[in-house]
Amino acid sequence: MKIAVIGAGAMGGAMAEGFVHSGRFLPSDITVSAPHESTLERFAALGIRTTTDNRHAAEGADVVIVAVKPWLVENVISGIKPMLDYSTQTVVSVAAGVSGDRLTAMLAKEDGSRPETFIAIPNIAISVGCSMTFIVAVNGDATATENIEDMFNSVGSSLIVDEHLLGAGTALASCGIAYAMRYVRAASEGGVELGFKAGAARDIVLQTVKGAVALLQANGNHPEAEIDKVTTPGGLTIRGLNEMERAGFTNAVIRGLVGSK
Ligand SMILES: NC(=O)C1=CN([C@@H]2O[C@H](COP(=O)(O)OP(=O)(O)OC[C@H]3O[C@@H](n4cnc5c(N)ncnc54)[C@H](O)[C@@H]3O)[C@@H](O)[C@H]2O)C=CC1
Ligand SMILES: O=C(O)[C@@H]1CCC=N1
Repeated sequence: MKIAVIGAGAMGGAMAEGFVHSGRFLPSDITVSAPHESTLERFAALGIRTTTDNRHAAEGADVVIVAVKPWLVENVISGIKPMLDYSTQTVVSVAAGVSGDRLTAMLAKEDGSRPETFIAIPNIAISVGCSMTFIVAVNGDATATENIEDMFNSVGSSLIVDEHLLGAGTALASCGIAYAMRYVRAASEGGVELGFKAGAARDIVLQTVKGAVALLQANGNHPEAEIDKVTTPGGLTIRGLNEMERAGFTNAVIRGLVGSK
């Protein structure tokens, strides 16, 4: 499968790296485009094809991924639309907040034809094969949907959702990875106050979070069931948890998620 990634910023770049590192795609099957050569050098070093011409990138690709800022999507699509072959090429937009209806309108040709069209919202961990990606089949038959699902499953997990859940998924996973990292930062700073050097505190927190994720994934328990095993009655953990809740921990997380939807 040949993939064109238009826009080589934080997300487009992470996707291109993830696809290559997945081993599922040859670097030469991926083309990345960006307005400036300097942005493209690190992709060329991985053996990825690069170009400053979006039309050139899209030419011959089975899947064209539009990974520019939401307000640039229309311009990019109108630039590549004349040479897209809707009988063979699938278009995927990763732009947050650009609806399926808007994409359909942008992509429609004068003869009324439209391509297999998807919205996919990954998170930045796609670069290391650990994305949580939400996929909306805006106009996708079963085969095309399976292909897009397979593509994103090669770089993490994916979930097909109705479009009305996309904002929630974006908040929880795509924005959510930043929130998880903010916990890591906060806990690391706490570790320094408790006496560890910054690097050691960070490593300790990362291993601790990794352990929490591994445990919950292995046994499928509700987090509170595992928390119960840690909180000795009258012990240390419950004092810490109660201090965190007094400072609004759970409320702050929920407010952040709802605020970013
Ligand atoms: N950063 C993230 O974690 C996530 C981002 N997204 C979506 O991904 C899209 C891109 O976001 P980021 O990568 O964060 O932004 P970014 O600003 O890092 O990257 C956008 C890239 O597009 C390039 N670009 C601008 N005009 C272009 C054009 N005409 N042709 C080709 N490339 C062009 C820019 O040079 C830039 O490198 C957005 O629509 C965003 O909503 C979705 C999920 C997560
Ligand atoms: O903050 C944003 O708007 C983008 C979409 C999800 C993650 N980053």
